[in-house]
Amino acid sequence: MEKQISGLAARTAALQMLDAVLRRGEHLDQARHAYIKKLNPSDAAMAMVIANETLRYLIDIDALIDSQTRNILSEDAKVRMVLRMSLAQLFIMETPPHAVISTSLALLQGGPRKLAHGVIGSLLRAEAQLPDTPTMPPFAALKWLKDWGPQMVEDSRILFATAPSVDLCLKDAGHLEKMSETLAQDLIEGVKPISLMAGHIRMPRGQAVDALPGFDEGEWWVQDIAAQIPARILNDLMAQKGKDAQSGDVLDLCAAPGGKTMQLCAAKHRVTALDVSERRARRLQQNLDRTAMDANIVIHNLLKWKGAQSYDAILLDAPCTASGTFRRHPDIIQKIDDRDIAKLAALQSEMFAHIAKWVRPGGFIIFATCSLEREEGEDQLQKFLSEHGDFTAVLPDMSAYPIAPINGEFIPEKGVRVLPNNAMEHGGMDGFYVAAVQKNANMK
Ligand SMILES: C[S@@+](CC[C@H](N)C(=O)[O-])C[C@H]1O[C@@H](n2cnc3c(N)ncnc32)[C@H](O)[C@@H]1O
Repeated sequence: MEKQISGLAARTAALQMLDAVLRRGEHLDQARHAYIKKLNPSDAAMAMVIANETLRYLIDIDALIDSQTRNILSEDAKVRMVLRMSLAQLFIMETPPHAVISTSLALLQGGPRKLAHGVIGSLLRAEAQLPDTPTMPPFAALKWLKDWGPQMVEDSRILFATAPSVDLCLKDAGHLEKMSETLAQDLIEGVKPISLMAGHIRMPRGQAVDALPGFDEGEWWVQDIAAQIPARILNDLMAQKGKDAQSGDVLDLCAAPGGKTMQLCAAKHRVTALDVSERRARRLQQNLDRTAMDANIVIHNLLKWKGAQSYDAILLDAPCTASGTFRRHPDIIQKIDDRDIAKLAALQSEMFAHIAKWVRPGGFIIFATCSLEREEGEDQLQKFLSEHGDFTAVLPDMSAYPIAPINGEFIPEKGVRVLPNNAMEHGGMDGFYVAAVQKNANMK
């Protein structure tokens, strides 16, 4: 009988994903593989929107639920999970109430349907609303307030209300003008793509990416502008070093699904791309195939890999909390805590130190994380420099990058801190941290 209720498959998958994230502590990105793979594309997309919007407004949704129940429902009770997603559909996605109520009650078969129906009904009668911008989870909000100040937290809250725009990275930066014009033809009149950096195009939100011109031809790939910065720093440092270094032996570590690998290949380096995950490495290969570029792909744990030679430059895009991607992954900052940060920071230090021996004298290591936590950024560079007297912090000319330095100027020993409210007037960007070090030329 349940199968006959339209839209139930998407809601069932959304509930399973929320349960995996909020009760079992999994990442939505991982949970999604298990629960949406059997759905048709439109149900899969709907399940993802419900899960993401529920997580984005979780604190405000819980406050509405708690305002209607005599006893506070337990955090991981099924009825709370179902109510959470019901309110996201009603008050954010503006799904018609009958569709929300019928599917929600079906999910609660044999459970407290009357309670759920009562809560939804009384919130609808009271014309309840969610705030325009979601309340930030307290752990992240307090930590960011201390590290980056009130403006960053306020702007992050505004950015948190919506999914980010789609950024493209062009294979050939020289095609920027022509590609922008071609892409503009597909948009409604008056809406234009913008470019904030060489080779970068930002599309208006809500574009179906693989239908855009140039996708099949491999002219571009999707990559947040902040995520384009690390490989661009590597390419700029190599280019500044001189003609011979413009194309070098480059090792891309933690490379899949390959956004940065493609930037390095497009700059004509000889690239070895390593990742521990076979599944993600397959996506890297598909991305290279689509863009008609080539890299030597290695599937290995970098800490155990014996195949390293010596390289002109290494890019380490280390595993991290990914708190800088909070807009596209709203589950991350609902769950992040000091223990996660410390565990990943320890792994990053181990990786950064482990690869130092693989760089040629005069060569570079670029260390990057998509995290807003100092432990995974500034502190990593300090630790590396204090333990490696044979390396010096460096940066290329940063004047053409769309980011403002934190204290008025870029200082190599501090690295590059990318805050989400850079280019705020154009919709902001992911949070990131990038540092570059160079092995002293007379060192072996
Ligand atoms: C932030 S993602 C990389 C994104 C990628 N650089 C890009 O631009 O598309 C981190 C990657 O690190 C990989 N990884 C985690 N631990 C690793 C290890 N010990 N050795 C190699 N790769 C690892 C993960 O499989 C994951 O693909």
